[in-house]
Amino acid sequence: MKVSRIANFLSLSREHPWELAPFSEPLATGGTVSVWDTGVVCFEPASPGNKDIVISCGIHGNETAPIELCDQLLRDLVEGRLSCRHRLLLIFGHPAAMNQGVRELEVNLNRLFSGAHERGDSPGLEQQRAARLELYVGRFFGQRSGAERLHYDLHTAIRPSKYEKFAIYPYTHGQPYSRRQLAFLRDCEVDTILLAHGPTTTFSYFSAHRFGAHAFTVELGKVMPFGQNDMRRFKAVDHCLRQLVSEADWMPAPLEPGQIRVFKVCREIIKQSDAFRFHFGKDVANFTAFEPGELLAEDGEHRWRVDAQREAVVFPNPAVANGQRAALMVIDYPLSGSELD
Ligand SMILES: O=C(O)CCC(=O)N[C@@H](CCC(=O)O)C(=O)O
Ligand SMILES: [Zn+2]
Repeated sequence: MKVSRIANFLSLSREHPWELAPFSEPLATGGTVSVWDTGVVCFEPASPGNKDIVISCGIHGNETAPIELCDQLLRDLVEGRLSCRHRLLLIFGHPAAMNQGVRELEVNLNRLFSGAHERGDSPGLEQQRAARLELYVGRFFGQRSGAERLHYDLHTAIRPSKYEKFAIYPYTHGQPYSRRQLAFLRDCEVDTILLAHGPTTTFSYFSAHRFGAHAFTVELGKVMPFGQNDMRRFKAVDHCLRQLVSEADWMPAPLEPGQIRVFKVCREIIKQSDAFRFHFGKDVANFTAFEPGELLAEDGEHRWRVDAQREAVVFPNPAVANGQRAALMVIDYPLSGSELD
């Protein structure tokens, strides 16, 4: 059997972290697999099913478990151990940050989408990468209409989480939430959902808002160095993504009440200055709850206190740049049937 050049695509992308000349190969199971750029590879089956699927990982270079999961998925697809039944765009987001084992080089790539990469006078390498990833997602979804558009942007979190696997559901501008997608995430053992409360500049919001995709930021566990992940913890999501990609009409069993817990983002704490600090320990886990009136953070004259309802903190990070999100605060939010479709 002809050896695939694309099987080692992750290594090839890390050797060429900013640019890679396109090339294609036939798919062992029929169709073509094409490298579009470093970290961007498109699977076009001979007779594609009705889903256009984007799976992205490594938007933050130190979030290695999803990168290792997608690397093996890629190898099994190009070497014929797994069939590709739908169009699939696989993205390894930030090879340069992977090479340094860091979240970002100069700016957070996941705050540069929906055109945010054009702000400021001189676009750096990460801004250029965000612009290209936008272009590739647009090219991929733009090649046909009528297919079901999906984008799972796979991450891991800096801190431990009270709920290990959770997903951010990008703001839907009043559109209903998808029962089937929540059921899919449940099958992935992603049993906690955060409903965003407004537009953001994240990759998943870009795909959702610009292309109407069912798109999610999926937090699968804890940040670990390459090779130190316990991949058994990712078996469910790996199995579900493989079923999704390789079966024509796979769908999860219906969502039942009580199978997922839902929070709604009630506010973002935006760091204003270097004086910013939290009023809780640096090891506080995601989803730690605070009672009404508790002081959360201060920044010069500014104080953030919990309002009338218990709030939980997610993604607390005092090291973000000034003007960036230092934490999300969320409240319990029992989704009603009328908000689901
Ligand atoms: O653990 C952390 O502090 C951040 C983990 C991470 O990268 N989360 C994403 C969430 C994106 C979203 O809100 O949809 C991020 O911060 O980019
Ligand atoms: Zn991340």
